[in-house]
Amino acid sequence: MTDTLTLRRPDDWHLHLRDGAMLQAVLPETARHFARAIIMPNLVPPVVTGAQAASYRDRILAALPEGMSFEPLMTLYLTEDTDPDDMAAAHTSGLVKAVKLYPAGATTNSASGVRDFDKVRPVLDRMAEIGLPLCVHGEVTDAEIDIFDRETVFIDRVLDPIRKATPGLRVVMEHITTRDGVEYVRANETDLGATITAHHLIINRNHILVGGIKPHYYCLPVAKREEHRKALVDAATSGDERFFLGTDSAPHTDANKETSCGCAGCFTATNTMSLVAEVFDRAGALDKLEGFTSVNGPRFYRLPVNDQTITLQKGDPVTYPDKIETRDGPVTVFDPGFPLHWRVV
Ligand SMILES: NC(=O)N[C@@H](CC(=O)O)C(=O)O
Ligand SMILES: [Zn+2]
Ligand SMILES: [Zn+2]
Repeated sequence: MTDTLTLRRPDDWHLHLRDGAMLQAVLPETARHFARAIIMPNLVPPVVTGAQAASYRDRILAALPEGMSFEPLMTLYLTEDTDPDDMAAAHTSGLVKAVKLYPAGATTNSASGVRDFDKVRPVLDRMAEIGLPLCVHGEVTDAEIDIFDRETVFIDRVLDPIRKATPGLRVVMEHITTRDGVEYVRANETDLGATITAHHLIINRNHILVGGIKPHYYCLPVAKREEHRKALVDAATSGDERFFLGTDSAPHTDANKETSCGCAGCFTATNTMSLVAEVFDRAGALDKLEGFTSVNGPRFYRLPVNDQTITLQKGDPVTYPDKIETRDGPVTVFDPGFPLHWRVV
């Protein structure tokens, strides 16, 4: 039985660090294990311009504790007013690694996102030309579409038409939650990848709703049926290079989660590697873990893999805090509901 695993240091290809007090509190949780992360730009106001991305990057680096190393990979928040030249310049300078598409109203802080996809056509064409990836929150927002169908409908109505109209556009479907998402990625040989979160490998919709409503399992896209969770585990553990880890660790204070209209987001930064290792171990796929956490992502983003390594050891159940404290209030750490045995040493 393997009980020690050495992996290239992992990266997180979808992370929310927020700003201010929250940034200060959550950044070490990620930097402890991860070398780099794609930093989501859904601040209020959002990170739209190259100058805003540069200043956010500076704030992140200023919040990094002494002795920790971490590279934030910055993204721009796509709006109908995004300037293609400013975007291209931010890419050429090496500052920005991706642009994030939020359909307006789809998720936390997405009000400035895109309503009319034709309006962003020149930006998308330019991205295809310069090889700048588009990260997509793939859910339609139409009131008449059931929330559990919003990802699948988005693929047919929005994503596939955009990809057909923009040859060469490199797309990451963020935090996929359905078999349909997995199948769409598998059916496309080039220019398409997907991130999968730790929590969507673990919970299905029952976790949110059975035995009382569990606000800390509520995130967007919302967890689906068990058959979809299984399809995600199958994709993540298959060794297919198009799937990689993006935690979507999305901190909200307990006060903002445990209320009559709670925010969407699971906070997993603290225990991600233990969560994911447990899932891969249960699937008999520990040999595929490094690809998922440390190799497939850099390959898609055309960045070098990390030279450093981390070591995981299997043993007695891992202990981690229930909550982390922030100056804005406590943030609950994702609880998988079962013991985790792999610790990062
Ligand atoms: N995933 C979430 O439920 N929430 C994210 C936004 C997002 O990634 O959609 C957040 O910023 O809180
Ligand atoms: Zn999202
Ligand atoms: Zn997210």
